[in-house]
Amino acid sequence: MPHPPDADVAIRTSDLSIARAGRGGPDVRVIDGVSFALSHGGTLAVMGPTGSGKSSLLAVLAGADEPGLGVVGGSAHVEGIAVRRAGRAHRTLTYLTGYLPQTAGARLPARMTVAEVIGEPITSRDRRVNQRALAVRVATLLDELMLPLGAAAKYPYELSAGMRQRVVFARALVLQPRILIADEPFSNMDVEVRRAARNAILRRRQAYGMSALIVTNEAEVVRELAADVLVLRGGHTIAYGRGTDELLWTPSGEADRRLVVS
Ligand SMILES: Nc1ncnc2c1ncn2[C@@H]1O[C@H](COP(=O)(O)OP(=O)(O)OP(=O)(O)O)[C@@H](O)[C@H]1O
Repeated sequence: MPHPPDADVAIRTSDLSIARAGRGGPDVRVIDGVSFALSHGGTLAVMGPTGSGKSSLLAVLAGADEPGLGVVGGSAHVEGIAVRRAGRAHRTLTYLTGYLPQTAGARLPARMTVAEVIGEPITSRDRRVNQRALAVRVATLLDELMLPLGAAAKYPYELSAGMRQRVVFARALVLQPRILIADEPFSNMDVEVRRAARNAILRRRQAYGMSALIVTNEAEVVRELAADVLVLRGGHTIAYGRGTDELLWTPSGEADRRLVVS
């Protein structure tokens, strides 16, 4: 699929502000004036303390349907699509991005098998899908993420937390996304599985230039993925740069160095 003409980068935000509808009160700005660019084939790690807006940023960029959450200022383009008024392009946006929301592994639908959960981004778009080809794709992902083939027929309650996390990871990759947007993708994974998941990202980066936007607070993940880093606090950018050692800090952000340098 060719890139839209204006998609010179995978993601570009410019002075982006995002608000959440307040519960009975005024709307709350959860992202405030954030600008960054993520290149094709690049990886950006979003770091910062709890409540700094990381998950809200990813949800909006992935085109997630979260009531009350939306862009209120600036702009954000994902593969050239403006997320603010995506309209018909919204479907394309969700097709181009593989989204792994925070705690998704704990919220799997109880009545769907693993194969159905992983394949759903495909089956929900095309009901006449080739079942055999889909089964092969699911099996390949299970293998890549070190899940037994027999897991395909299991239900979420039959899996450990680490296995469920691998299922949502596989689901985010099933459409071979241009951009992986993943909120703490390695949670509940042990060292070996984590390496497999990391390699799944690196392989796609190498093979077709997949980009990745990842929430993590682990310097090790940043190193492993050779990621650029954006550090948020209170919805503002407090540092931006390459790796965790070469970050440029805003004066007010200096005190938060210990959050990411380890
Ligand atoms: N579903 C929600 N309903 C209402 N407010 C929310 C909801 N989710 C997040 N918030 C609020 O939005 C702000 C930003 O939260 P967000 O989850 O984006 O931050 P975060 O950096 O991802 O935090 P964490 O690391 O704890 O996940 C916080 O003030 C939080 O309390």
